[in-house]
Amino acid sequence: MAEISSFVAQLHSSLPDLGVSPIYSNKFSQIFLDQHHVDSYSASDDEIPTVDYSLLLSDDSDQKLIALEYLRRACQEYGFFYLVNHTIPDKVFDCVLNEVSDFFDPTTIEDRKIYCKRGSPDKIRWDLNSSAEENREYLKIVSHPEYHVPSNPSNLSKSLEEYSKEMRKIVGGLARAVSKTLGFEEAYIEKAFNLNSGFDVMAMNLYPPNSRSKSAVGIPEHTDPGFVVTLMQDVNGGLQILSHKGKWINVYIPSRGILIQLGDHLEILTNGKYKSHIHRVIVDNNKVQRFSVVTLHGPSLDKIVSPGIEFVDDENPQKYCGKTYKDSLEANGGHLIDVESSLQQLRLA
Ligand SMILES: O=C(O)CCC(=O)C(=O)O
Ligand SMILES: [Fe+2]
Repeated sequence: MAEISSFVAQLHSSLPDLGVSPIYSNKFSQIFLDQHHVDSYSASDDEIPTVDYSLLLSDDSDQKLIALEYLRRACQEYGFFYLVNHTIPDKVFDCVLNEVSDFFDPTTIEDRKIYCKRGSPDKIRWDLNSSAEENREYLKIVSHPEYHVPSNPSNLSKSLEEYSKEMRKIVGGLARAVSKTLGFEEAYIEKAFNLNSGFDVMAMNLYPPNSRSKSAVGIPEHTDPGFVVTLMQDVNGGLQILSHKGKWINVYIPSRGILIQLGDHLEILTNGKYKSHIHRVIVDNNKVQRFSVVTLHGPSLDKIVSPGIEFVDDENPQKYCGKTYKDSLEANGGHLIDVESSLQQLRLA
């Protein structure tokens, strides 16, 4: 145990290295940065922590302790990290990549337009934005508690359903691990968000190469609601996250890895201890097309989320008001499937 404490202490003292083992370096980047991209959207290649999921589940209690401490620091000091050695089979990962790529076939764009509704009960929504504010085609589906997907093509439906089930297992594992990093019983987050009935929205985002976009912006700056956001992609390039030090960092996800970003509602629950971070997609520097599959894993719609009493005291007064997840998603007049952030409105002065 003494050995572990000293290891954890060592880990603690080596803050700048929290990043990662060198094998996850930027060699995975498949997008070629344009030397001439507009400076205002430039970002640094600072490393982002890599969390090994298998170690969080390790039977070796010492190893698990170290992994949890690493996760705690990744949550508190970054708020986003890469997840590797997770349990999604390669086959499931690769099928999603193939099916999503086929779905976005430019010759079938007319077929996709049938999902271009804008009603409040939309469970599937397609859109194409090509403007100064946003350059992306997307398909959004509500994937939990009920699973909705276009019936056509049928392979896409099957692959995404499997992927969604596998990803929910990982998010359950993360909820248990994150609860422990906060010093609570494993079920703390599951109960606080009622994740078993959690409202999940999956977005397939396609970004054109810069030559075909109307501006440098793929998606403008935002944070996402929910517990965590999971993201997989075909190629690296364009996604940038604003660190707590106010520095934009380029995201380079290791091959078959997943990017995890903490959501607004974890920030609310922890009264600001674990924060959601602003991110954006810049297409200005990508010379090739890119797509991502992003899932916002939320609390159940009827769950009121407010700061846990354990996070509030004289030194840390309550920073957010409580609201049901449904009301917080609709606070800006948006529809549930828009999964818009309302963190600003929920902040107490
Ligand atoms: O596609 C990406 O890289 C990010 C997408 C995103 O931030 C979102 O869908 O909320
Ligand atoms: Fe996002």
